[in-house]
Amino acid sequence: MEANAQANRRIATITNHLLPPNFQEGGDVHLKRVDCRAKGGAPGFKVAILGAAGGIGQPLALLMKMNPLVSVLHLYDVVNAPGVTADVSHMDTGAVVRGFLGQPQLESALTGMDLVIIPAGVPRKPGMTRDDLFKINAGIVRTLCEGIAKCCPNAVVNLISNPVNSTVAVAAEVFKKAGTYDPKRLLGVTTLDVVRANTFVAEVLGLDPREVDVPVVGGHAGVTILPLLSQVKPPSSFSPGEVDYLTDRIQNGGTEVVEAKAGAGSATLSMAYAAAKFADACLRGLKGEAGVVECAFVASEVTELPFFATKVRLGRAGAEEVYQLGPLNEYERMGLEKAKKELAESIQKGIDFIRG
Ligand SMILES: NC(=O)c1ccc[n+]([C@@H]2O[C@H](COP(=O)([O-])OP(=O)(O)OC[C@H]3O[C@@H](n4cnc5c(N)ncnc54)[C@H](O)[C@@H]3O)[C@@H](O)[C@H]2O)c1
Ligand SMILES: O=C(O)C[C@H](O)C(=O)O
Repeated sequence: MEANAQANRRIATITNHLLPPNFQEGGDVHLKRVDCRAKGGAPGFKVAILGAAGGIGQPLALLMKMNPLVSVLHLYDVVNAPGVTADVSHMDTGAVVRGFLGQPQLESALTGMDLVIIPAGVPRKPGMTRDDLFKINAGIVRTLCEGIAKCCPNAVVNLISNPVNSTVAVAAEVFKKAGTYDPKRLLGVTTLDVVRANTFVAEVLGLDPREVDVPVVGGHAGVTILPLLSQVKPPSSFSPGEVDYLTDRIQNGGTEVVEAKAGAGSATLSMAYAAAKFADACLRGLKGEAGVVECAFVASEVTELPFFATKVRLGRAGAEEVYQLGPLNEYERMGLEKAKKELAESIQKGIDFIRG
């Protein structure tokens, strides 16, 4: 009887590092403090994921827990952060995982972070554009970036929340207002466009996608996603039909997933993969590795627009070098003009959201 009663109380033990600062013992699920011997401070970077309980956040948390460059992983969300944290923390990899739930714990989640990855926000449903998410997600990004400006102003920020073409401008304006803006440290994540482009081009060429490198420039929505097929590595030529097919599929890859998921959200698994790949590149750059180059949507002088996605070299200071577009063919020049027109409006919308 006593044994059953005890089982029913579901005693769980939990180590101090997993507990929120306001933890109290007791309740239905009886969590018990266990003091563990301190770990010998593994070298590595401190990374926070904001929106860690979401469709992207959960697999991204798993992948970052597997990254040997990460010593501390903070998982923040407004729901379900403790469950995701308990789950991921059982993986026998090096990073120490801590969970943070809700706005009152945002500052603790951010303090001391080297890299902050933001997949917080609502995803699309069929029939919506990314811009339809602006109203909700711009406000979320503003709040989170105010926290970053206060608690870890030197962190590199990887911004995933859509519409990226506008939310990066929102984040930049928040940081400017706080006096902490460093354009090298704010990066809109466009890696999924490159991942898709590599996959679809490899299919057409009959190659392994790992051997293919397609630069994708511009932004992250529809016609602003501009694959530069003339610069594919290994050097390849495409028929006009192949160029049309590949450009359309790469530009609409997100919508392809949104429609296939039929109301259950947008790309999460391929995005978590892409975000983990990009975050790893940022960490390798921070560590001082030479020649780390990825596409990202950053402050840029490559065009007349204040932000633009191109290849950037990642280093100790973030996006240390922003590369030029390189030679474009006529098809790409026309695509560039279309992309810039839409991008200019999306960027301005983000700026106006903060400046009013
Ligand atoms: N950049 C890209 O290539 C790319 C790719 C895919 C998705 N996205 C975008 O990423 C975002 C998230 O997508 P998802 O599928 O993970 O959505 P989701 O709804 O599954 O998860 C979002 C998470 O954010 C959390 N959240 C909401 N408000 C928050 C706040 N104020 N602070 C912290 N967390 C908060 C939610 O609780 C939820 O857990 C969407 O805006 C989506 O459009 C971008
Ligand atoms: O398409 C979306 O809404 C999500 C994301 O931007 C994507 O490209 O998959």
